[in-house]
Amino acid sequence: MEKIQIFDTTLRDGEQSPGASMDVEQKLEIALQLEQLGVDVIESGFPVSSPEQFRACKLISENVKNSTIAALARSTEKDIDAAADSIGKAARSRIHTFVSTSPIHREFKLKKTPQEVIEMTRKAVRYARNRCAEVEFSPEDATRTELDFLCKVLEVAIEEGATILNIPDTVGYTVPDEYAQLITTIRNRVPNIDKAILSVHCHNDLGLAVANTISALNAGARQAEVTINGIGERAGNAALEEVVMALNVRKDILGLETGINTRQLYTTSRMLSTMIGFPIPRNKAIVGENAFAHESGIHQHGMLSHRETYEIMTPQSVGRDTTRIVLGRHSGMHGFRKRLAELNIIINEEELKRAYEAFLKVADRKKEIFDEDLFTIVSEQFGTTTGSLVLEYLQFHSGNTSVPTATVRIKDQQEIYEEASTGDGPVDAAFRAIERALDITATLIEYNVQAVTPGKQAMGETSVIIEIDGRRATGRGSSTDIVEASAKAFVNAISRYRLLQEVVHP
Ligand SMILES: CC(=O)SCCNC(=O)CCNC(=O)[C@H](O)C(C)(C)COP(=O)(O)OP(=O)(O)OC[C@H]1O[C@@H](n2cnc3c(N)ncnc32)[C@H](O)[C@@H]1OP(=O)(O)O
Ligand SMILES: CC(C)C(=O)C(=O)O
Repeated sequence: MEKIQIFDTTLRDGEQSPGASMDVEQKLEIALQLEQLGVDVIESGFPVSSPEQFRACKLISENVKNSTIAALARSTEKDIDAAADSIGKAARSRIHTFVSTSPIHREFKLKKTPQEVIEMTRKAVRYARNRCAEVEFSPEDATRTELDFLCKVLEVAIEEGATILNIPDTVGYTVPDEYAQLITTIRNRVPNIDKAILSVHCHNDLGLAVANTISALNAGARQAEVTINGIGERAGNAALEEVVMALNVRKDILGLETGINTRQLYTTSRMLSTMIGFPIPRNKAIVGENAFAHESGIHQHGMLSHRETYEIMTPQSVGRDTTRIVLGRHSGMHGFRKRLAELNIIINEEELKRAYEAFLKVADRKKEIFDEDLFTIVSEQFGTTTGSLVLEYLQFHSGNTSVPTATVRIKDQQEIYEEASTGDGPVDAAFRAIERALDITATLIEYNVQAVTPGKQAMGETSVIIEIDGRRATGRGSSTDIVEASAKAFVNAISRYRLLQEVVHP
């Protein structure tokens, strides 16, 4: 196995995605998580660009101990000084400097001749090398650069002391075979290439960033520049979690490994997604909601017979709980039977067939069938009573000089239950009134309230766990009024308890 260095640029290229900006403390939090993940190099930012960027790079350098800290710089002394000054305190630091090399960038962006670009490269790498022991150089837009010229620029960068040469596919233009060929050619043509490590940095404009990265690593590149969740300019960069798991799962043919603790992948992905407010698509590889979920009957049957029929890695290997067998309109009898058994709903084969038919009717109308739906389906078929409870009416009164009081009206398919009670506060009064109305005593085991929408009119969501006669049930309720949300959650939990009583064997 040969080792691939993982260079994470979430905090630099990733942060360049519109909407992904993080403040200094957030960047530090991500950097510390990247260190936990086992990333070899953390590109902490582009320090010349603002005082806050500079501060973030500095703070990260002072706090991260086990990863090299890199900072980006154009080929100017001012940028290189900012990079060197910001990361100087890191245990291991690296200046990453770059110059555009492609004709279109040279002519229209830099307005420089090829010879001038070579001189910019020479001076920048030399200057950076005087300020930092480790220098990485990137010829920006390498994949649209004339091959001879590209090789010349790389040769000069190595002469001046760059030990990591990055070959960026800046605009996501290349395809896997072409990119592998480019890496092979550079390895064969640049005379001093043995003094440097080749790195790859792929953008996803054609959805090929991960494929191109793997192809280049297979051709001899030994550093991959990647971001968590694939965030980055435009369509993003190659996703760290996808590259790492591709190398891991296919080590049989690639013979490459990384130092990443793959069990930290999911946590890292969720942390970033929540922090910057970029939701992860359900079908995203490795970390998406559906990556280890199976709804179709044939797949569920296969999975229940042998996990590897439809999964090439375990959810645990990337830090997730378990495979999910999701019930929906595509599910078959095997998956349905298994879920009922897991819920302790024991019915005979004849009843199972009837329940499955009822399930399919609901599944045709509903995207996903939750456990609660299963209880309802089965209890409607074989239960004896009542259906779900609904809180129809809630009135409460409280204040700092009066005794909190609540009145409730609850109904099921057969009856209406009404009662009133006092309590230690409005929520307690509502819970006691509900218990009285339903003639039940429930112990409140857990009670959580959270705002699910922002602002003064926020929707509050309440969840409770109650215990009745040694059996627990959960309930949820939401409303702009927190007492109402709580009462709904309590009624919902009692309702689930009643369904459980009807269909679950002790
Ligand atoms: C491919 C990449 O991802 S490269 C990284 C891109 N990231 C960013 O740009 C984010 C941070 N950038 C910034 O904060 C700002 O753009 C700064 C501070 C770097 C520069 O800001 P400004 O001085 O106002 O210049 P502006 O961004 O408008 O234009 C870029 C300038 O850099 C020059 N430039 C671009 N790349 C390089 C380079 N590698 N070396 C030297 N100069 C360069 C351009 O020619 C242009 O020069 P000009 O001002 O003389 O015309
Ligand atoms: C600075 C370089 C590596 C870059 O981000 C790119 O070319 O995409």
